[in-house]
Amino acid sequence: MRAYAKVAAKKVGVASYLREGVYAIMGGPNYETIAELRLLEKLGCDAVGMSTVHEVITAVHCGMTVFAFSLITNKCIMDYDVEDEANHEEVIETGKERQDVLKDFVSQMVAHIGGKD
Ligand SMILES: O=P(O)(O)O[C@H]1O[C@H](CO)[C@@H](O)[C@H]1O
Ligand code: HPA
Repeated sequence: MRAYAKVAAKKVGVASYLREGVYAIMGGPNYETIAELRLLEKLGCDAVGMSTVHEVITAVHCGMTVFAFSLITNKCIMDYDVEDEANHEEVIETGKERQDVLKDFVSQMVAHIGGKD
């Protein structure tokens, strides 16, 4: 499915944004502190979220085959001198901006899984 995701991304015009990497989970509900982000970077993490890992663990426990992907909605601010910080509004806004292309991407993946492409 990871290989097909690259094909699907090309079909919906987002191949240039597609990245594979290490996804870390933090408990939330707050966004990470700068110290936490710096630690995650040192550990080799590329992205961080709060829910996907729990969902994948539960799905695998239930015997499901899982393909997980994330829309990266915000940059992690890792500099104490920068005033900016991750915020929920930015995450929602990016999600809205990308919802149509995400729908197309998921449709491509579902069609592939269902053998209809
Ligand atoms: O980034 P993922 O793992 O989807 O999860 C997180 O995204 C939201 C934070 O903006 C939280 O509600 C949490 O579900
Ligand atoms: N950290 C954790 N979870 C998230 C973030 C973030 O910066 N953005 C969206 N979900």
